[in-house]
Parts: sequence; structure tokens; C-alpha cells
Amino acid sequence: MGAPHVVEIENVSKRFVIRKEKSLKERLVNLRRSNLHKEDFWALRDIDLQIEAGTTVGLIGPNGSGKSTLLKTVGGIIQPTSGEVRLRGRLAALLELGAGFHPDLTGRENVYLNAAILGLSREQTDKHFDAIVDFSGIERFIDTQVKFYSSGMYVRLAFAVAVHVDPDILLVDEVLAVGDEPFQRKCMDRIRGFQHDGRTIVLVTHSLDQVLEICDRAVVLDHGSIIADGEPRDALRALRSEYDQIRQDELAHQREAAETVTVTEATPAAAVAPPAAEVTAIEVLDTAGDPVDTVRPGDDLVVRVHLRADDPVTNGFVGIAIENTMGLLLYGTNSKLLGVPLPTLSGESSFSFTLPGLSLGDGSLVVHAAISSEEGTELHRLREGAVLASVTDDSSIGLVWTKPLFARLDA
Ligand SMILES: Nc1ncnc2c1ncn2[C@@H]1O[C@H](COP(=O)(O)OP(=O)(O)OP(=O)(O)O)[C@@H](O)[C@H]1O
Repeated sequence: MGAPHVVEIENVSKRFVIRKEKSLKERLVNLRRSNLHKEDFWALRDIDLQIEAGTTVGLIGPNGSGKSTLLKTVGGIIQPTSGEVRLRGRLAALLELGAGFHPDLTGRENVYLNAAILGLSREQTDKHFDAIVDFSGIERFIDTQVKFYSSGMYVRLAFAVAVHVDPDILLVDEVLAVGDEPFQRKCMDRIRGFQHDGRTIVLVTHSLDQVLEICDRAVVLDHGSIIADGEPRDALRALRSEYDQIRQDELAHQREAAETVTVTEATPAAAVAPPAAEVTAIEVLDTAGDPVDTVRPGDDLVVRVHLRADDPVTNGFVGIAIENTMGLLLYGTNSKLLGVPLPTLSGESSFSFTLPGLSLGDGSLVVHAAISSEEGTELHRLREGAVLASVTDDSSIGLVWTKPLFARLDA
């Protein structure tokens, strides 16, 4: 049997009412009525999520997909419109910059206030006070009103309180990102300590590397719904394809917008349509031209990229990337970096990259290819157009392979 659920989110939906300014015409027609019209907006739709004790879950997704709203619902700051959230254990949350802090109180007073809200008595807070201030690193300002704090100082103090109140569940929104690098590293160390203690952490982040580094599970939100939930690498794959789709939709939108600009109008730079082009296939071959699905240290590899340009692409460039299945880039290059100008592409074309003596460590690899315009706009990326396995002699671990000469020096 698995660990007990400490967070249970059942069928949670959240509706916001957005008020929009009416257009001038509408205002004139309805002179006496309000200048605002209201619209329902569902930030979360039917979210079901159970989180087991001791896990670290990353909530990821595009801007506006509902991550913070979901975290705030778990933190009790937002009430769901329907559905239910159940928690087991003490919760500490770092949700919004300055949330839980009173601007007119000093840092010291806010530590006591905040700790009290999180369930600590005055005596318990006394015991932790020095450690909290020490962790925050803002000792000099502890008796200053927090309205004079920088965003980084707020977050330092808030995180310091949150991690010292002995929470079973820690919720962390993107706010940590406003801390400077040494502080972020310190927070990450503390979060790892929490994981080691078997506490539960739910964090919202845009740093996909962070998700791979510390999360056991990742949940991808899109338009208020869960579109993937599972192993971080699988969830990230789903998110990356979602980002590719968003990018393609944006490009299509730009093309459409540019088409509606009449020829008589002066064409602003933004109205120049990005050309339509696509990477149609990727092949991985050996130098004899035979397809390969395994690469061994020292092998020469040929990556063929097939393209179709529906509009002419002038001075564009084509590139490839080899990643491991965790999404870590192992190798990437393109015709621009190689200093090879491409002819104007129109219709179908193919290019090959010969990679002599590739020496990668053991593992599964994926190959992507992309076509970009002269300005560097990525017109299309074919993700995971080819997969292959890198197999070595097991004499080493890591992303690259080499055969070292090993010798004792004092013999
Ligand atoms: N109080 C509110 N009133 C109206 N709409 C809101 C409110 N809070 C959030 N929203 C809307 O709900 C949607 C989800 O917002 P949320 O902050 O949860 O997204 P997010 O995934 O955390 O985004 P980001 O990555 O940009 O931080 C957005 O469209 C946002 O405008």
C-alpha cells in the first residue's frame, strides 16, 4: 500500500468573474448602465489530485493555466467554486509576495504574526526566532517596517518563517525566484532537507530543470485542467509539446494578422508574416546510409533533416539537437553556427549533419530538428523525430564517454 494522502483535491473548479470595460459604442448605447460587463472565467475545471505523504510535486504549465490558483486553493487562500480540498497535517505556504505580512509592522512583528497564523505559540516562536532571522539574512532590517522591504527581503523572511514552523506540507509558489542566487540555493538545500525528512512539498515553477532535479512527480495544467500527471520527464514532454503548439498557433496568428494588412497601408515591422515551413522528418543513419537505432562510442552518425517550405525561407537556418530523455541537451548545432549559408528554401529540401566520432554515455537519446527564419524565429521544430540508444562498454557513467588510461603513480 502506498503512503497516505496528505492532500486530496476532489473535483475542484474555480470561477472568477472578470469585469471588462465596454467599448465606446456600447457605452453610448447604454448610457445609464454600468460601463463594465461581466464575464465568467473558469481558472480551474474539475481538478482531481491526490498527493501522497513524502512526495515533492511540481505544478507546471503555461502562463495563466491555473497553477497559482490551484496552490492557493490548497493553501486555503481561495475557496473553490465547487469541489473540496482536504489536508492532513500542518501546512506552511509561500504563495504571494508579502501574503501574510502586514506592511506597517516590522519584520520582527511579522515573524510573530506569521508564525501565529501558521499555528505556533509565542514561546515556540521565541525559540525559533534567531534561527529564522539568521536564515533570512536580513538581521539589519528586522526592526524596519516591511513596507520598506525589497521583494527579495520579503521572500527571505517569509521562506525563513515557513521552513521553521515544522510543516508537514510546504507549498511554494514561484516567489522564490525573486531571491538572489545564493538564497535560492539555500532554499533548495532546505527543500532537499524537507524531502529527506519525508515532508510533502508542492511547488509551482517555470524552471523545468528544477522539476527534473527535485520533483518525484509533475502535474501539467493547461487552461485550468490537468493535461499530464506522472513522472517528471513524461510530464515535461507533454508540456514541451504544448509549448510547441502555442508557438505554432502564435506564428499562424502572426501570418493571419499580416495577411489582413492591406497593401496600401505602410507595413509595420510586426506585420511581416513569418514564412510557413515545417521539418517533416528526421533520419539517423550510419555513414553507409543505413538507418541506425544504436550508437556506440566513436561511431560516425549522420542526421538527415527533411523540410518543406510552403513560403520561401530566405537566409534561414536548420539545426539539430540531441537530448537525453530527461530533456537535457547533449549536443546541438545549426547551419548558422557552422557558418554555412542556406539557399532560399522553397518546397521540399533535405540536409545532412555528419557527426564524426560521437562519444556519449549510456542512455536513450532523442533527436529534434528545427527550421528558423533569418531573424532567428523558430518556424517549426520536430520534436523526437528520431530516437536511439547510446551503448558503451560500461567502463564509466555520465553523459559523455571516453576510455581513460588509469595508472598508479607511486609504484
Ligand atoms: N482574482 C482573480 N480574478 C480574476 N481572474 C483571476 C484571479 N486570479 C487569477 N485569475 C485568472 O485565472 C487564470 C489563472 O491564473 P493563475 O495565476 O492561477 O495562473 P498561473 O498558471 O499561476 O500563471 P503564471 O504562470 O502566469 O503565474 C488567469 O487567467 C488569471 O488571469
